[in-house]
Amino acid sequence: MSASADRPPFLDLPPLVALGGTVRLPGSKSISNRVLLLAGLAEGTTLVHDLLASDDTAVMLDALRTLGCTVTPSATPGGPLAVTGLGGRLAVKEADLFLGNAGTAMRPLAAALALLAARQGTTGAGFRLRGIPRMHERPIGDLVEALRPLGCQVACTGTEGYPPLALSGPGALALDASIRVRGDVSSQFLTALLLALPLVAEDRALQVEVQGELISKPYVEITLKLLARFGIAVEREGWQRFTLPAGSRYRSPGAVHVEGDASSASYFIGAAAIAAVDAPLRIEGVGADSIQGDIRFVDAARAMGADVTMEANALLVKRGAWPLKAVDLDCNAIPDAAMTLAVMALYAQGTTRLSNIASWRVKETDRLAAMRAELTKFGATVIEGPDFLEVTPPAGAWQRAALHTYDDHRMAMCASLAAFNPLAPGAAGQPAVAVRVLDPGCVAKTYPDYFADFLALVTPQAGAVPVITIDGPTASGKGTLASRVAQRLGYHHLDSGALYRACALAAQRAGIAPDDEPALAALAAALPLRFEGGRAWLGTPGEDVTDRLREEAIGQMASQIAALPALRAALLDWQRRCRRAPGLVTDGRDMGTVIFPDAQLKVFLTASAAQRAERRHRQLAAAGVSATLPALLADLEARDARDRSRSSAPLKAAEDARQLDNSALSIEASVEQLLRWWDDAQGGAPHGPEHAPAA
Ligand SMILES: O=C(O)C1=C[C@@H](OP(=O)(O)O)[C@@H](O)[C@H](O)C1
Ligand SMILES: C=C(OP(=O)(O)O)C(=O)O
Repeated sequence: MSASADRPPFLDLPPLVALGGTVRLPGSKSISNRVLLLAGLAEGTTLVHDLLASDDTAVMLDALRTLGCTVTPSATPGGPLAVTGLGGRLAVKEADLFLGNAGTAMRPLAAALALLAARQGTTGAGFRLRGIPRMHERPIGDLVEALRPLGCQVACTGTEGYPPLALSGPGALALDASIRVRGDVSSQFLTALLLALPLVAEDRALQVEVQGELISKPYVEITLKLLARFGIAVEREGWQRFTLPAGSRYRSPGAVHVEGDASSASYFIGAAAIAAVDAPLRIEGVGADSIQGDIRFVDAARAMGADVTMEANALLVKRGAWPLKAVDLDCNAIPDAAMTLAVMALYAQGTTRLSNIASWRVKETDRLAAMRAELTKFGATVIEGPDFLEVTPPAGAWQRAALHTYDDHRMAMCASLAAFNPLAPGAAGQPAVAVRVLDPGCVAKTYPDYFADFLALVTPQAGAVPVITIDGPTASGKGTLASRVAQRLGYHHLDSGALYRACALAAQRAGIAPDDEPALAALAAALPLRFEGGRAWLGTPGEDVTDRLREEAIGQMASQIAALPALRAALLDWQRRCRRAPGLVTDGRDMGTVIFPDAQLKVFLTASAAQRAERRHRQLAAAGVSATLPALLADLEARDARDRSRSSAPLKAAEDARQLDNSALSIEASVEQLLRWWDDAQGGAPHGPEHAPAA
């Protein structure tokens, strides 16, 4: 939702030159939240397959639970979620619902609860609907103005026309006249009414009339299709008049499959049009059978040059015409995916014009202003009109930039496409730039794993993936420092000590003696070890050996076998393969001297032996292991001597390493010092402060 302490402040994407493979899309946000609401209002249980797990669906699920729906996750991972609905009867008559920044939760829940409150009454303060501060700046007045004449008691408790809302009842509902709603600010107001009105249509037909030109029409089509799945056949005359037949009642279809998100597909389609130069990228989860309007983004991408083959439920995309072609497009029907075209325009010849997108101003941020401000940083010329955007790519080299994302998931996902700048036709022969994406975690609104999925497909420019090495003696705290720095930078972390300990464990299990150098080297070369989610997995499919690797006996054996040159040589390639985008932080004894001599930043971390012995003592005490300080100190000094004097890759600082003595430093202070050095190593932080300008 909004930037929080545990979200990394930025992600630096190295310059990228190609993309390929297969990506499986997460579920559609628009379908997920509609299905959840319909299931929550219907009678009986609906099994929802492939539901999107993200901030927007989390707030909807929380709201449904608070309202008394039973929500049961599947016992099998990846299985369907079971939602048992209210059957149109309020189970609680007051509730405080926090809806984040989810328009697809705020608007439909407001309509449904306003009608239920009028019919069945409320207690206390009734239903209170609120969100993050930006949600309170996103209009809802047109929906409120549609509900009040019906007899719904809707109060805007902050600013008139905006959330928070307070909904109360009972009150007599006047449903004979046509229900009027404006459609030119957001289609979600009409969607909200259509989703909610079956709650009160048992004995009469209800008519909804749209005032003004309806925008984002394909989203209303999603609404109608999902209502049909729940037994409600809305009749429509053009986009002006919608009729719910008398006796409309939600009937759960029993099970619903959520298709992949077509708006999320747009980033991969755009990236493939730019960088899938060898083979098509396969995008699974949406295709020709999609009910989402954003599938029409495919036509826009084709107009720009993308080569797209559609299957029923997948897309194959590769570079077609190159450079991309500038287009002049009315994007009213694809407001979300159209943002991707604005970034694709950086790879086109000429000026791209995207029009009829005034609604961009009232979404997660003012997207017209945000897109202009951010694309301009690269050197593009961007003209922002009241309801259009014109983008002309940079004429020569791109400028290094840190892109603000304004807590807008789509700004962050769009930013990733700028990392292909080495391919930009206008920048040929010019130095490529890394792209800093500020607050990348904001993608959690609809696609929490976006950057991991994107980075799994890309090929960085040769030598472009940065490495930070942290070498130092035992118990100097290099593992903790490396893992914190990796987390802050969103980089991978290679704990080479754990790699040696895993070799020791695997050797012990295979009955290989600690001095059998050839056997150990053979074992190490093909070691089936993975580091994932902060854990170490050995074997296939993989046993979590994280705790075993910390055992003292394994540590002793690791230190012994680590002196063997053949074993070290066998692990060299293994470690170098860990250098993957967006970057690597690695800790050990010879990371900067032997494994990554070209690392962009090398740190040699020390602390006095007495300090290190004390730290180890505290660690062991916390783990319930007794040890005496003098014995620990003697052991540390012996290990230091062995590490320094061994013939193969002895422990020593690389000549170009920065020395950090952390005897008197907190972990946080060490992390900050390292990050400052990291900024220096890159010629300073790009484009100023890390945080978005005040709104
Ligand atoms: O109904 C929906 O699921 C949506 C409708 C669109 O909003 P507007 O109708 O406000 O353009 C779209 O931008 C939003 O992401 C989802
Ligand atoms: C506008 C968007 O979201 P919301 O559903 O909150 O309106 C969006 O996802 O781009």
